Amino acid sequence: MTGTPEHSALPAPLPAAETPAALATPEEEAGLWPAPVASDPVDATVTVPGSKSVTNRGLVLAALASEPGWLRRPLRSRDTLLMADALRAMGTGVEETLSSSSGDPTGGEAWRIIPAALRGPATVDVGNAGTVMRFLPPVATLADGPVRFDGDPRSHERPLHGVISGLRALGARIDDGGRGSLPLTVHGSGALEGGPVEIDASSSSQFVSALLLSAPCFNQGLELRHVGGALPSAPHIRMTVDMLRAAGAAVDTPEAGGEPDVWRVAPGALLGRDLVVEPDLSNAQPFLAAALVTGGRVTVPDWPAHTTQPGDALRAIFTEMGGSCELTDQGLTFTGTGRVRGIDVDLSEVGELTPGIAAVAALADSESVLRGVAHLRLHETDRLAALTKEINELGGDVTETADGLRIRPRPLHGGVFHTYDDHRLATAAAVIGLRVPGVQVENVATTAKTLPDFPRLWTEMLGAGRAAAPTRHG
Ligand SMILES: O=C(O)C1=C[C@@H](OP(=O)(O)O)[C@@H](O)[C@H](O)C1
Ligand SMILES: C=C(OP(=O)(O)O)C(=O)O
Repeated sequence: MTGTPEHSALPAPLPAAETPAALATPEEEAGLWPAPVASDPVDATVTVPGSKSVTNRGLVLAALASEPGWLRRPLRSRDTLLMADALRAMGTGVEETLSSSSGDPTGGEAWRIIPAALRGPATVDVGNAGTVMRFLPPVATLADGPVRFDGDPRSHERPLHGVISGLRALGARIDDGGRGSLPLTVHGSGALEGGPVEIDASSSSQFVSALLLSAPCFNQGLELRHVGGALPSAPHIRMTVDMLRAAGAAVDTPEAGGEPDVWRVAPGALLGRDLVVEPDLSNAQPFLAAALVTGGRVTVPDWPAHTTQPGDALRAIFTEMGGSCELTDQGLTFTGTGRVRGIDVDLSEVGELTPGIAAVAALADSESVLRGVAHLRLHETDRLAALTKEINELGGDVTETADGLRIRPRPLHGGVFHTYDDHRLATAAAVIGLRVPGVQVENVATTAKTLPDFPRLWTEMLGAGRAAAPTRHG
């Protein structure tokens, strides 16, 4: 079934003239980044910064712990700095430290997190970070005083109802003006009763993660039951459970022989941890994709042998699309063959990989069908509509389905690729630009949400091999 659902309308792309003009060339002054073309196979090692999902869970759990902790190699990006600032606003100490003073075994900088009684009044800017807007209202119920949450215009449209209704049922007082979304104020009373609750988390796994993360601090803990359609992003829920357990929480899960869609968390103190953050495997995606679409080779150091990150699924997905990979002490090396095959795949567990897979699929030699990702319509932007429109404007043949995309590869041409404030749209455009001269990425700076150094890392990756100079168009 095809069709564009009612809520899939995209915001008008930012007019180029209103985009900040910090760069030098005419394109860059117009807010356009000329995506470099790779005339040769890439051959590079790319050190990818820390995981957004691990960093923001680590910050929350450390703030709720009963003793100080460390986060080493934390991701410093818009989403994680917003999380750190929000916790600071509620009273937590988040201190920058250097390895020399902390004895950091990773040799990098670290955050020292010093928990303190949580307090309001406080104001939290969630930006457009799903992790901040969902994980922090439960934390705010434990603060003594009101905590006001607001963010980018898009944050008002992203679903939050499961968190709000769940917290109310557990005893919280929340003023959301009846909207069921941001902006809102959590009137924290210093404690939350907790206990059993049912929510519909089919629009975001982050509703489940949000309630679980704070649950050890609820008086009665939590018995959370998901009711409704299929729950997306299972690996991210496993990440939440694993990190809770590593901090000393007692958690029962559906996987451990429990009831389907039911999680139980016992009340209890959380330990302060010394946690080294893994590289963000979803942000490794464009670099692995570069190896795939240019028939080159990219190594990502420190790829974990065992992880709950959904990006680990790229090993299988990109192998099916035509490459091969090897995990060694040096990291993950992904090698392309020059041939890129289409794929028919259910991405419901790994939805955040969809834009990058769509970009590769647009360059493949056969059709792809990406399924199970209807909820992406309520991500940073409506990702299904945005990918369809932008790839088609480069000459592609992408159709929205009820729960995903059908992509029929066609020869593409250059043009402006709008990004709708979505970091993964920008990195997807860069992948297409490797093979399609003249792709100009509007507002590449939006990658700062999770990967502020993207343009530099991309240019360095190409410089490490024998890539062509950037091709400009228009
Ligand atoms: O918990 C997390 O860290 C995330 C869960 C997923 O959210 P959804 O389940 O809303 O897709 C994912 O898409 C997002 O990028 C990060
Ligand atoms: C969906 C994403 O982010 P968020 O945490 O804002 O939901 C994403 O990073 O792809």
